[in-house]
Amino acid sequence: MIPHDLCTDIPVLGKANIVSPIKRVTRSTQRRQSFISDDSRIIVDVQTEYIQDAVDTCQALLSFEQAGPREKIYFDPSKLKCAIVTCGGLCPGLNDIIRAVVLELYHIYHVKTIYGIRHGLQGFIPDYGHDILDLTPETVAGIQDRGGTILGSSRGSQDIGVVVDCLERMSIGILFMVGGDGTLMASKKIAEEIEKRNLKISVVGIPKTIDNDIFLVSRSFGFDSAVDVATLAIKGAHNESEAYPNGIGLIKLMGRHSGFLAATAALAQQDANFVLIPEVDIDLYGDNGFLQALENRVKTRNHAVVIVAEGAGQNFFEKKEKKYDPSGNIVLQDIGLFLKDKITEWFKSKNMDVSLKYIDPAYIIRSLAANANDSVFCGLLGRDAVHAGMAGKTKLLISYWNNHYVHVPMEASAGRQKRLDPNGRLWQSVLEATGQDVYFGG
Ligand SMILES: Nc1ncnc2c1ncn2[C@@H]1O[C@H](COP(=O)(O)OP(=O)(O)OP(=O)(O)O)[C@@H](O)[C@H]1O
Ligand SMILES: O=P(O)(O)OC[C@H]1O[C@](O)(CO)[C@@H](O)[C@@H]1O
Ligand SMILES: [Mg+2]
Repeated sequence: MIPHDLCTDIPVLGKANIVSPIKRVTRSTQRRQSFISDDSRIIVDVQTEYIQDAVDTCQALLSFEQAGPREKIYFDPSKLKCAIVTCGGLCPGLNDIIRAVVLELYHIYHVKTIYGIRHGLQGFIPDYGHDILDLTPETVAGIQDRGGTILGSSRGSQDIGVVVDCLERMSIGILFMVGGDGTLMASKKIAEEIEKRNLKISVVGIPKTIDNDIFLVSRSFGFDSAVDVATLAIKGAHNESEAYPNGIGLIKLMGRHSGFLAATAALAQQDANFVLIPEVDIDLYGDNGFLQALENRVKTRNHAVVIVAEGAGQNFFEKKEKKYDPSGNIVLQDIGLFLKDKITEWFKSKNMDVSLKYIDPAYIIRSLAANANDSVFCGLLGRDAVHAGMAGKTKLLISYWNNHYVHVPMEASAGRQKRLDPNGRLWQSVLEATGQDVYFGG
């Protein structure tokens, strides 16, 4: 359940009193989509028990502002300068987002000055010496066909004050920040510093991650494409495992703290017999352990496919001093290679010949271009990000929630995480599709 006291108000820079240049007609003419009013809201939790509880305890339902074009905007397009930056790990669709933002600003709002900040937050810091790109319809032409990000990315903390100095120096009105949970935290801090300095700069976040683990975002762009490519790895592992006596295909998929990618890919390509995710701890050894279960499966069916999410099984490792990457993310122990070794050892100790094939498609998955579904999604997210910024809204991210595009305050999402619910539909479906429980404890 979502907490009832969550703040869903979106901060604004000031009154929006400029007539939007978008040519939209009212719904009554039935010709084109109308403008979205700030009063149009999407209920946060639609489950009846929640609704009853909210009405009983608060006499009110939590709702998010619906995203989309506003009739009145805050910024004068002829004077506005915008910037866009991509941070953190790569993700399919980054270039689609950049293109959508640029084309919407340029063609629909007639904003002609759009800067591309290079290599994430580093691009704001003069000491790094990164150049600034001028983004126009010409410079973003065709970029959606390429993976990665034309702007580049980086990890590592940067001085928020220096970032805001740069925004001031460049006279930026809207900053679009595309990234994961870390970027969201950085965006929130940048927006707070802007507030402190009483500047009129809007910060709009567009959540990206193949892990799909951002709080209050039901689907992040890139996830669908990642699932698509992951299914190829599963197909390959299945073919390999079936082809040889006692064949085992072991696939490691990304997912630092969440198993959404591993679980969803397993459902998309139902060849996996075991899925191991960070949210569900298992034992390695013993009658109820994973290795015994794998042996049971191989003995029964002569082959097995195992998917392991990178954050799974961290309890298998000896406690060592924790290591962090430059952004402060925990550096995980390599569960894929660890399992590969343990599986080999286990079957050797049993004098059982197995043919183990290990597949790690991690960077292939996240660095490719978006699939068609994600490209459509990115186009819609990018356009809504522009509408929100033009209306003078700030400190928000564009989210997909309950089948609608909505504005979520950074305050509400940053610092919290979305995790797969082991009692929820997704995980229960994985258990049914793999039948993995059957092999444990036998
Ligand atoms: N708490 C924080 N305060 C300020 N900046 C932060 C914070 N957390 C992360 N950042 C900055 O945001 C940028 C992106 O963060 P990070 O590398 O964690 O990637 P991310 O956005 O979480 O994406 P992903 O998780 O998908 O890789 C980095 O430059 C990082 O230093
Ligand atoms: O190798 P890197 O760039 O540190 O990133 C790895 C992490 O980034 C992600 O791909 C998210 O962007 C995670 O799935 C993964 O844990
Ligand atoms: Mg992150």
